Amino acid sequence: MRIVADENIPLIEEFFGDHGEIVRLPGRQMCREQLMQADVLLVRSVTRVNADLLAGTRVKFVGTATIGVDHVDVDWLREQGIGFASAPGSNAESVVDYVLSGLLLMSEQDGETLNSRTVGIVGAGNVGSRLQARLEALDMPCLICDPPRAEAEGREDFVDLDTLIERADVICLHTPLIQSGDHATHHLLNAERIDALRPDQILISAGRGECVDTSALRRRLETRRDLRVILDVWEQEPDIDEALCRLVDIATPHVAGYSLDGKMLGTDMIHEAMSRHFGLPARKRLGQLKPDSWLRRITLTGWAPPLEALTLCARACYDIRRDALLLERYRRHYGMAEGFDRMRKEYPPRREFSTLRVSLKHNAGDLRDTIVSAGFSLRLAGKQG
Ligand SMILES: NC(=O)c1ccc[n+]([C@@H]2O[C@H](COP(=O)([O-])OP(=O)(O)OC[C@H]3O[C@@H](n4cnc5c(N)ncnc54)[C@H](O)[C@@H]3O)[C@@H](O)[C@H]2O)c1
Ligand SMILES: O=C(O)[C@H](O)[C@H](O)COP(=O)(O)O
Repeated sequence: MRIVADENIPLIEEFFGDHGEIVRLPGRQMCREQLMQADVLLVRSVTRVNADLLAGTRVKFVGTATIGVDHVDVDWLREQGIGFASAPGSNAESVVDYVLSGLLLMSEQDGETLNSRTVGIVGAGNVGSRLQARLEALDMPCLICDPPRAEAEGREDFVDLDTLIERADVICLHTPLIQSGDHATHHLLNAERIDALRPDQILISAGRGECVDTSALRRRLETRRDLRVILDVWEQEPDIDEALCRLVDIATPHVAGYSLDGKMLGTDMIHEAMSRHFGLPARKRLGQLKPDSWLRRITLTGWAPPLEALTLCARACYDIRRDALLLERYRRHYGMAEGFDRMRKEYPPRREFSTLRVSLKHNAGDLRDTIVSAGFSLRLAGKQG
């Protein structure tokens, strides 16, 4: 079996090496000629998988080690009888860590507590629902906008987007890119809605860049720099709008889901799906292959204000400012487009909050509750947490 894989998928040899020959290629440059002898194609979001890429090849299974599937013509694959699997939820926790890191930064800059802000979540799927759970556990009130779910589940507690924009202090976008239909998300945040954003509102976009009208957001920030914006996803990646990149508070190159844990789980999930598709035994276990985190425990020897303790532990695990500074360095060195892709390819190891065990000497209820609510593992003095 010949397996062609995006070079940015981790643990490819470990999971797929027993099944055949592996050819690793840069995802954005993959072309049909490279796939003529391939049986399996494993991609990430930067490879457009459609008839142009696969017609005439003998590819029988496609896996995308990502949550989003807007880069795949799923209907065409089905019509051709080609197996397909994505990795739903694989890096959802990683995105939640990213958003929480951003919210902690904004709270520190404003001298505000976390729960002084209402967070509006647009798209309450694997990412958005986990984000809601974690934020509500931290006593942050959430508004949810997810019309497909509202209709399917009869959710009276969900709100429409314009109500959310009116009432929320923070707007988090976690919708997939849907080009058409009743709930299309292309430019969901259009010029009208961007102009309706209130001064001091915070916009965090970590779904797909095309869900936000780039030109309208750039114009808003050029004329009224009164919004706080954290952008992880952009239109026309990797050749993103540099003017907008300079105008936002935090600019990162589509790495909210780039924890090692999330990426490795994605590989595990598509390996499981490919094995099932071909009736092969899936003997590999991620637990055996996942490296230990180099920061496995923090011990708080005394009581600390919960928000301070949370910020310290979060930053030890992942500081969103690191990625913003890195992107600027890569941009200066390689230019925007190449710098964007190189940083993603060379992304420094980042582990999810759940891999960090926080030891507490004092079983202070509020501190303990905050640490657990934020997603860290807990160990109480003298007990296994
Ligand atoms: N920045 C990153 O690194 C990163 C990481 C993971 C996922 N993503 C993106 O985030 C998206 C969401 O991830 P997920 O795992 O939650 O996907 P999901 O499919 O589990 O959830 C998406 C949710 O959006 C809802 N939705 C669809 N149309 C909507 C609309 N018009 N308005 C509001 N909600 C709408 C759906 O009903 C669903 O509940 C993915 O499709 C992917 O594109 C980005
Ligand atoms: O859809 C996803 O899983 C995320 O957007 C993920 O971060 C995509 O990463 P990429 O495939 O572009 O490396």
